[in-house]
Amino acid sequence: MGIEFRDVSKTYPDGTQAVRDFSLTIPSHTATVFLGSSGCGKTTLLRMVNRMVDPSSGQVLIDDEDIASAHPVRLRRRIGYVMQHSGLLPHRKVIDNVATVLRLNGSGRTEARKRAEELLDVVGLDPALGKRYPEQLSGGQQQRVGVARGLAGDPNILLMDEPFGAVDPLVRLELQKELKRIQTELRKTIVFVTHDIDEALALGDQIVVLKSGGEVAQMGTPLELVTAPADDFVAQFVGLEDGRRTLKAVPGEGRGWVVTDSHGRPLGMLGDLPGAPAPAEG
Ligand SMILES: Nc1ncnc2c1ncn2[C@@H]1O[C@H](COP(=O)(O)OP(=O)(O)OP(=O)(O)O)[C@@H](O)[C@H]1O
Repeated sequence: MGIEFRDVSKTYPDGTQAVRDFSLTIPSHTATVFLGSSGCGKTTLLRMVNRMVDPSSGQVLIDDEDIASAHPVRLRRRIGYVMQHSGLLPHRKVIDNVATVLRLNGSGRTEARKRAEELLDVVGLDPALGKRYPEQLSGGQQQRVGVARGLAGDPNILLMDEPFGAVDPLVRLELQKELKRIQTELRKTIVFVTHDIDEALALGDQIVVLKSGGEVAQMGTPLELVTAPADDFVAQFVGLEDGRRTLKAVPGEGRGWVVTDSHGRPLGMLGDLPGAPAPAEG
């Protein structure tokens, strides 16, 4: 299932232009990250996909179909949505928070509970935690439940709006790893919003760097962003200019080089990238 933004703009009723002439294709089964500082239109773009926001002009298509004519509630049932603060219902047990989505999609009570337990396991939680209320879980655990709930309708598309923004850095790394693992297994089409460059590099197959007003500074793979930033703005954002980010190229298993960041995280393979620096070991 692919998503296409076709020349979309959004001006809110008070005159704020949040997005201007934005076009992008998101291939099925890949993860795209919208990266940028506060107020640059990331959330506005994300919410256009499930019609929580309708564009002022332009079109959003899912599988070549303009979603302007889709019923918003039915559309949202087949698109998972995970937010920064898990958005769990505080007065319902964890298991019921996940099972509710399944019930809404027509599952019987027993079946919904069983599947909800499986989903807790998928996101790395002990299903026994399902008996607790959300406030009895840590922030990181609550976010995992949020992801489980996002996956509950078995959506092809998963929208994630700074889902790990409110947890501490170590838990955040763990959640990113877990999401990577889930993505390898389930191969959803993920649209992920963050203002954290490391998170974007770790999770995105493609990254869209936005400036204010939804203007695109650069679109590309993590490797393209760090080896060939389009301009000073991107270079600064990526942290290349002030030495916050250093790159290493190590020989890959077959041909070519694997480029890693200073934490040793692989960013991609270097080979035929125009403008890429010559690989140098060490
Ligand atoms: N309902 C609204 N009415 C008016 N202006 C809005 C509304 N929602 C968002 N905006 C404005 O549109 C711009 C883009 O907002 P948006 O939430 O899409 O940005 P963002 O990049 O997701 O920011 P953040 O990282 O802070 O969440 C901002 O200037 C914001 O103030």
